[in-house]
Amino acid sequence: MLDVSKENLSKVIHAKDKPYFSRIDFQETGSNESKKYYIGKLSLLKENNEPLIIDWRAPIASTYYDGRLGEVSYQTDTGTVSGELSLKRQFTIEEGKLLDFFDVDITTNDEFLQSHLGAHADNRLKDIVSTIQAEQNKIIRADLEQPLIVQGAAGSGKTTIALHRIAYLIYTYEENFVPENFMIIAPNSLFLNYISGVLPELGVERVQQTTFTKFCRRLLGEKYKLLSPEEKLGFLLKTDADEAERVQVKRLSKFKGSMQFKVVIDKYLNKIEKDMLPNTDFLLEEYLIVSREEVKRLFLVENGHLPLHRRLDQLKQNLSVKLKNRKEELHDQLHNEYQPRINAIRKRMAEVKEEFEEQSELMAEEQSEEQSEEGERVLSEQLEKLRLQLVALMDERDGKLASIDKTAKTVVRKYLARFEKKDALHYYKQLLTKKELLLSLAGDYLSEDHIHYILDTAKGTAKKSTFEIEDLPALLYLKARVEGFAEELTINNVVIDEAQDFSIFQFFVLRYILSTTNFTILGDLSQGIYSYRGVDDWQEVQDQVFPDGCSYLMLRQSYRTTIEIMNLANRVIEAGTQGRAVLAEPVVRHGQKPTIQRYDAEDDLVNELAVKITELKRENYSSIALIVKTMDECERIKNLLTEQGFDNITLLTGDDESYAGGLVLVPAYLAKGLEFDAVVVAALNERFENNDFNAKLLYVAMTRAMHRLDVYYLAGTMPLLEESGVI
Ligand SMILES: Nc1ncnc2c1ncn2[C@@H]1O[C@H](COP(=O)(O)OP(=O)(O)OP(=O)(O)O)[C@@H](O)[C@H]1O
Repeated sequence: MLDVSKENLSKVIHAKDKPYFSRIDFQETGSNESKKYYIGKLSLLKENNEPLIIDWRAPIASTYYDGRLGEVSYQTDTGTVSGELSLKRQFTIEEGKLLDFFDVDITTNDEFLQSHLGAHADNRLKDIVSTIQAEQNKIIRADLEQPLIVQGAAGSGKTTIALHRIAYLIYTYEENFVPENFMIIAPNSLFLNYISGVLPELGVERVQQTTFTKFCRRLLGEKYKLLSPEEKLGFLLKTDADEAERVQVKRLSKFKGSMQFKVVIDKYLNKIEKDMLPNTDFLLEEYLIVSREEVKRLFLVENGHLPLHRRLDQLKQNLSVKLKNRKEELHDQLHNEYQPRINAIRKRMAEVKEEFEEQSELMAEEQSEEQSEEGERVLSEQLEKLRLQLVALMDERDGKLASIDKTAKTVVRKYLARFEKKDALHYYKQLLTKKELLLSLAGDYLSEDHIHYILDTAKGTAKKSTFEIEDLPALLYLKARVEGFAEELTINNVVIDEAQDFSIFQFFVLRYILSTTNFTILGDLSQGIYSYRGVDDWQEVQDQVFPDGCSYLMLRQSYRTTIEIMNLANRVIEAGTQGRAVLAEPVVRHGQKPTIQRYDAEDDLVNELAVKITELKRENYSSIALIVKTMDECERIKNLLTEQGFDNITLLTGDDESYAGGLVLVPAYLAKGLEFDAVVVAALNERFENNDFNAKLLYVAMTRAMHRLDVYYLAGTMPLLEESGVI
């Protein structure tokens, strides 16, 4: 209790500077009194237990986010409550001082939202409890009966909402979930750091936050190396990469993330389990304990739900129990077999003695001493012979019993040793390196050409236990089905951000190993720069991963960027995807028009770039990003700018845990999910071709900007903008 009180006290102290952000006046239908409710980040009761401040996650607070003034309703545990909302007032409070307030009228609450969006970005995402919009509120409070997929435009608040949803679920279902059971999966450590402040700010600690590769490392152990996914992306993005190879790489990446590959692994597992079975009965010496048919049934059917290695443990128990019972039977059987013969000898001994005694009595007087001595000698000889027979018989029996006991001690172990027990990694390596095996299992889905490509590349990778991210779903699935995991997985609620980069098999395997459908999946197909491995269509995820039902919601409104920037980005994605992309609708916030500058000489471009950066710094933007296509290009520009006197540019690589704001240089694929006050996109060497892939990449880069966007390119590097008519 003391701990809980301490935690509560520290939360209250933290909230003191800004205890609430809005007030609603609500009169429940049937009541004649309108009540005032102050809404804040945490609830506070008066001494008489009347609420002083209610938590933003409380059921009634939903009317603040959802409802216009007038007739409204909200859901509680026990049903729907309706009533009249007569006031929605928003407060700006800083450090305990009321700075301003707005009353939200019937039409809009944009003014308050505007003042929040206009603020400058630091290097961390923030909470938005006071300005959550109705369409976002719907996602945050979506019920848990079905998994939820959210397709949301760039800047629509997906990441922010994901975090608010976790806070909401923990508050609302506190009896079902503890924070430790939640897991957020995000693309990289930099991103995790970027979002790490929001949950504590919302009063939630201890939620697991990881990336898919880290989660795999935790479950699969250290026995493999992983190639950086950026290396492959880098190859695919390279202007001068071999086109035939590019096609192969894409085709195989897609295949490894598909449910077809899962079917291949299932077939493989069937083969593995059948091959594991020995072709012999389980015997104890010459006695049958369990027939091979029964062993097969135990292994494949009765324990079929367990991972193979656990089935062996279970089979060991099954066989041991059967062995113990059979051993007892055999003991009884041998006793029963020998006992009549033993009894017969014993009886014969007694008879011999009796006969001798009778005769001795009859002839007692007639016999001489010599004769009677002779009689006794014959008797003891006879008895000794019988005793020896008896001992031999008992020894024979005991020998057999001892031999059975001795053999029984090792027979289970020896039998189980006939099952070939290999780990998941071994099996996966075999699959990628053995031609016959791969052909027999995947021949229906892959051409011989593709199979040869896999075998060729596996020589330098899989054979040496080096894999790529596309291999992880299969490895995880094999591990789950072959070995099982060392730790018990207690995660029962999963939030996946930037989910457009996930493959179907990846979603499937998470669902499979965690045995839950409590998934909130958020992504934007227009930002699918890893689309060679990621999903193309959310419907596939609904159909193949959650066939029992899945909710799907869309967010079109974008809050990050100005209208001017969003319009330009929309034209890029529209042109590159031939109009297939769902366009973002910016909230009404104007800013400076983005510029696009073309240069014929590299020197001129770099000089102007330097001027632009200096200007942005002077305008006091706290976060400025220079975004380019590849890591090579980053390094090149860094050198050129260093020559211009910029020696404090931070180059972001995938491994960064954090960055301190200021000026950063980053390849577009790593900037995904982040945001900056000002973005400068530059292209010196790497061309943005006029295709879907490049359009997505440029779209990601452009939509990172909150207030300013400028594009600098060298003649010839922007077919995407020039050929598609964007400029
Ligand atoms: N209701 C809101 N009120 C105030 N700010 C908001 C609101 N919704 C989103 N934002 C702001 O919009 C920006 C974008 O949000 P976020 O990064 O969560 O979007 P996203 O959909 O994940 O973007 P992307 O897919 O481009 O990475 C953030 O600065 C966030 O604070």
